[in-house]
Amino acid sequence: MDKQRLPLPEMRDDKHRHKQFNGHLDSNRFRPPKYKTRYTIFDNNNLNRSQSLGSCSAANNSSQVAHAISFRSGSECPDAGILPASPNASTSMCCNESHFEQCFERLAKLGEGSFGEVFQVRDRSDSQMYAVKISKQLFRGEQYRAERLEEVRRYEEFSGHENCIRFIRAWEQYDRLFMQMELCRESLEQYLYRCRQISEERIWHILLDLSRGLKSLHDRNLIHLDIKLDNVLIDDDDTCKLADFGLVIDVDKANNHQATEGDSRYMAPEILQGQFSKAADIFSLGIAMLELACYMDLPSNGQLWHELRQSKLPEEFINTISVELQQVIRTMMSPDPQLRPTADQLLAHPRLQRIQKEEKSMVTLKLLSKCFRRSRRAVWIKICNLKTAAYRCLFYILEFLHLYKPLTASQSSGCGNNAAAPSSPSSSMLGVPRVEFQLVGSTPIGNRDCYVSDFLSSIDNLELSQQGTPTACGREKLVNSTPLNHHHNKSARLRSCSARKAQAENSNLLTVDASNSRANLSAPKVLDSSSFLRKKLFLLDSDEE
Ligand SMILES: Nc1ncnc2c1ncn2[C@@H]1O[C@H](COP(=O)(O)OP(=O)(O)OP(=O)(O)O)[C@@H](O)[C@H]1O
Ligand SMILES: [Mg+2]
Repeated sequence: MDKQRLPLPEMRDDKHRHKQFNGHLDSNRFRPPKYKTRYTIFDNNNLNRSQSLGSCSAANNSSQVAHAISFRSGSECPDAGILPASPNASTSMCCNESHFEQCFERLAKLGEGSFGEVFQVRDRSDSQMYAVKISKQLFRGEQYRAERLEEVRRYEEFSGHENCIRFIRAWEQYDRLFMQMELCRESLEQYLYRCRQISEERIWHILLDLSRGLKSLHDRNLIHLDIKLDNVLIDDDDTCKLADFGLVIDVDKANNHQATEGDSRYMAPEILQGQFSKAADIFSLGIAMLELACYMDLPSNGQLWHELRQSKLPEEFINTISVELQQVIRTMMSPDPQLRPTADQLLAHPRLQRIQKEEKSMVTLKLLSKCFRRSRRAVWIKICNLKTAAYRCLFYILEFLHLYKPLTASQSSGCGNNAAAPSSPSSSMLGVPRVEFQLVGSTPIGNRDCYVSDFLSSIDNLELSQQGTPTACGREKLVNSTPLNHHHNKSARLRSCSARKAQAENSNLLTVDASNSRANLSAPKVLDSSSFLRKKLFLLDSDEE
């Protein structure tokens, strides 16, 4: 879909804080494109229809249908113009639920401004929490509707910036605009009322966040015109984000009569003369910082209002903050817009530069520690492999010296096979005890301690024996002895288990009682493997990364 630009708002009939400037009606206004939805909603019982009396589109059936609103091109975002089907769409259609009610569970009201009410909601499809702003006034005409929809364009434009609110989607239904966005913890105003005293360090961080957000707007030649504590939101990471793009205008295209002033408490003095520039946003940010740093109640008119715009800042307030911060606020609030710093100049302030450097070094530190953890893990794995290789070598040497014989498949298949005594060459070496077990597996890779048993296919594989031990017949007497590859033999397992328990108190290392072996050839030899089994070989790094 082609990106279509709406004309800038000219007229505003909000009675509270927003005034209209030399309103001209543009006859060439066009409706923003409407998009297909996957389903139709027939009526709305939940929104106050009485307000729609006299509305331009009250009789318009298309307003009953939820339409996705997006100014993104199809290539940019293919499903921008499609509303997702709600999880219970089929049942909800017959219940006449609005798209909002079908898709979201309304949990709480987060706030209210001149244009909309904002609710905390849970998305029924993914159970995630979001904020949904619902316009208060019904669309009274094409122009009013176009003005409201312009906010969607701005949200879409700035959604990617980390200091601007993340926008999800918007739709219209029953002559109202619905905007789904990320849920923030609170507004900066709520934060100020909650904390009262905000540390200066935190104020500098907030100034940095907002200067970054403002820079992203000003770099596009857009001005916010409604910078105030209530329009700054704080997310769970304590990052401040610019919100409420309802009054944003394009400096290049807007004439003075097309702009609308924001909250008078934060308004730059030149706005009264109809001068709208980026410097007006800097003034608003400056006075917001004054309010934040000094916990000062800003006047919306009167003598103090004028004094604040003539560089006369009340001493009892301004003296409570450092000279460095005072200077920044004073320059931002200069009566002459030319003397105010730009967003870039603010970001170049030594204090903000220092914070940015600290942030960068923190990021580098995080990256380095991540790299370190990864390489440490790689080294551990290498060591594991080396240990495996070392054990293999050891067993090869033992085998070479006829001290160890690996089990063959037939030997390991069950105890019945063991009844037939193996006729290995070592059987001729009387008196030399042999350790028999199957060495299976290599480096265990997992986030846990590694034991010798990890190198073996099962615990039973480590059961030890002596060459020539009468296995089948002497099994009852054997403790931890020859060959016990009885994976399916429950009784054998139980035995070996109890045997290990019994040996837990015995020696610590793998020992073969060689001295006794000659004398007790017929008797079962006990080879303590318990401690060997339990001996921790190495500890793998538990870090997942
Ligand atoms: N995403 C959000 N997460 C949490 N709270 C929010 C969110 N969006 C808005 N709010 C709360 O709702 C209030 C009103 O929202 P918003 O400023 O967008 O409405 P508005 O009608 O455009 O206001 P204004 O009068 O400033 O034009 C905010 O001040 C804030 O407290
Ligand atoms: Mg607001």
